Amino acid sequence: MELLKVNKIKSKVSGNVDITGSKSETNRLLILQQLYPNLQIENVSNSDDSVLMKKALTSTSSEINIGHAGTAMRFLTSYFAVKENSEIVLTGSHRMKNRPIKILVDALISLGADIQYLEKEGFPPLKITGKKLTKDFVEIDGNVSSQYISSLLLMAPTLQNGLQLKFKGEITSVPYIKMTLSLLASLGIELSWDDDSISIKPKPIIEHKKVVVESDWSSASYYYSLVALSPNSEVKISSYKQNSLQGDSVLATIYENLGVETTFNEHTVTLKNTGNLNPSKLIDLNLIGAPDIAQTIVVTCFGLGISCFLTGLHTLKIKETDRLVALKNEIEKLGGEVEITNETLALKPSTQINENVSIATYDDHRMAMAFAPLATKVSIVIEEPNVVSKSYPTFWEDFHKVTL
Ligand SMILES: O=C(O)C1=C[C@@H](OP(=O)(O)O)[C@@H](O)[C@H](O)C1
Ligand SMILES: C=C(OP(=O)(O)O)C(=O)O
Repeated sequence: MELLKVNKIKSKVSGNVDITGSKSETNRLLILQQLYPNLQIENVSNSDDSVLMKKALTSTSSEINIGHAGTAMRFLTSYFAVKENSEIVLTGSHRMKNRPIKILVDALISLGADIQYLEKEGFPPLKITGKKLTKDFVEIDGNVSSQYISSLLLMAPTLQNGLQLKFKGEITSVPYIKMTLSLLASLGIELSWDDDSISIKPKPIIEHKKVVVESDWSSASYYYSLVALSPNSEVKISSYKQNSLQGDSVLATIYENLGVETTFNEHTVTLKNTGNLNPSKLIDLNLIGAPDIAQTIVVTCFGLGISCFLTGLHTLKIKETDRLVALKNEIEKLGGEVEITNETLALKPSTQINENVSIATYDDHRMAMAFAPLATKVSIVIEEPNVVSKSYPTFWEDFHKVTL
């Protein structure tokens, strides 16, 4: 096993970091670029998930392995289902074969698609035979993953009659659906969202369009945590927009209560430790719209010795690992106390952090990156540190740049 010892940070945390493009925006735009070759994309993410997505879209092989990339698995399922004269097997890592996809496959089959399960019913790998789909209405459960909905929305304008999607139940991770719709709208695709249904009008071709991907806000979360845990620190990150398409930009508001001030200047964001900790406002933070920053927030609160109660976390169980269990295991090794249910996490305040604990990362990039900022308090060991490449390949270089 590879181990990375991260020594206790002695210097003041400061410096500038240029963060790669959002993997969520990139993976949507890569699909859209394949459907609309007039689309030009800049500041593309260098994450493994985006590299895998790009390779999959240009692959001539009959089997595509998308590793751990959830968005690639889900978005490509619809993409290949409507790609006429194609026949491929879409598979992934061991974990991917245990991440559910039935809701999306059922929706596509109800539209007329030809998709078969090759191993377990409801899970990858899938055999997809591309077909022209002529139906234009589908009902879908919105409570398990918004990626199923984004997947259908991305290919919807290429259907001859467009698509109307009706949701059953509560919708999870809504900002990601809004991101998909904003990107479609930016290409001139007509759409509407009324209560429980989204309609997308057909659009066979678009005018030439350049889209610059904003840097990744989920990746920015680790700098918010570092700054919150390090008195007098200041880090500048780029390139960001004040009106972001990414729901994780809510970090700026959340971390105000954790003593971090956010200032936008052109495309650079300055994160400054103000020393004004306001933990009382954190209790009952509902992260249903921003599940990927849950790990970061829990570790920041633990490092600050304060409690937190997070809700809206039901999707964490089906991500790269069961993130609720992973968080509980690792925080408890460090001496903290965590209680979890299927959708909530409660952290008790703690006065001490155990030193030199080896943090397991469970093939989950966010476990490695979320625990790294604890080095502001104690030396820590991160197991399999290279997992970070799933979303942020240069994480350790950038982390050392601002902490050495
Ligand atoms: O559409 C997207 O780009 C994503 C949606 C979210 O997933 P869920 O909708 O499954 O919560 C998020 O956790 C994931 O990292 C990226
Ligand atoms: C959940 C994540 O990704 P995905 O679902 O795309 O694998 C993530 O990046 O935290």
